[in-house]
Amino acid sequence: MGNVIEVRHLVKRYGDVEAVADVSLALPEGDVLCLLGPNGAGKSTTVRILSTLTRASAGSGQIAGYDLNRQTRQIRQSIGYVAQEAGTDAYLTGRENLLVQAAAHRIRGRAAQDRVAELLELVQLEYAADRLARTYSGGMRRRLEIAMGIVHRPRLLFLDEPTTGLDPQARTALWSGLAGIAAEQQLSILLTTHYLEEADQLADRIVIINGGRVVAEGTPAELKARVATDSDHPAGLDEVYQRYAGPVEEVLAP
Ligand SMILES: Nc1ncnc2c1ncn2[C@@H]1O[C@H](COP(=O)(O)OP(=O)(O)OP(=O)(O)O)[C@@H](O)[C@H]1O
Repeated sequence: MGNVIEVRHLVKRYGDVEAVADVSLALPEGDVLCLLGPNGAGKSTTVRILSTLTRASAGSGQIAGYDLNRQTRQIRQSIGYVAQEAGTDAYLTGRENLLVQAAAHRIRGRAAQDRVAELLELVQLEYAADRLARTYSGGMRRRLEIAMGIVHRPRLLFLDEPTTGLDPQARTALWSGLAGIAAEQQLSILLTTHYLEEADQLADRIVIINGGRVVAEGTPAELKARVATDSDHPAGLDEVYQRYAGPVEEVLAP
């Protein structure tokens, strides 16, 4: 299996601001990669470049086997993207939201009905499928947004801070849900988060970004072993974060 993301030396400048200074990363097919880093580190900008929402000022690579700089249309068909402020229509039901999304991907009729039913089951919203989205809790809305992001069966899903704003219980439920969705749909996932516990639970690989640069990269176990001072006592992810990205107070406590 190859890498579903492989990018080198990405840079993004906005005038004098270098939002991304040097980011290289790889995501093996089927894995979950967590991007960690303080506010303003360049996480969202990196995700926006990888998902073709914005063009890199420099750098190159492949997403789902397509050239990042030249094959944006093919990349868009192969990925899903759930933004921080993703949009569900509050005045449509969960099912209707999904059907609208299916139509946007030219999935119609029976195929759309079937796919939507499958997704409602996958994100455990069957019981609320025909209620208006405005009656959903934060966690339910997040699950609906994730389902909307994968209507077209992408190989790769980007999630920008999927659990920000959720209460701890809803957050934990979403973590186990996401792991199941990734396995069942054969999805690779790249997500940004401020929660170290989220990265610890979900990530096969962690990339820490600070000041627009990758400052540490590895599996959670590798990173913990790297900062451990005593080989009998592996470090926690908070110590890893502190070493590479600064005070943990900047990331949200679980
Ligand atoms: N469109 C833009 N124009 C100018 N500067 C921008 C723009 N987008 C991002 N930046 C700047 O680039 C830097 C990186 O921003 P980015 O949103 O990628 O960080 P982040 O790591 O996602 O932060 P957060 O955790 O707060 O979401 C910040 O200094 C930000 O102000």
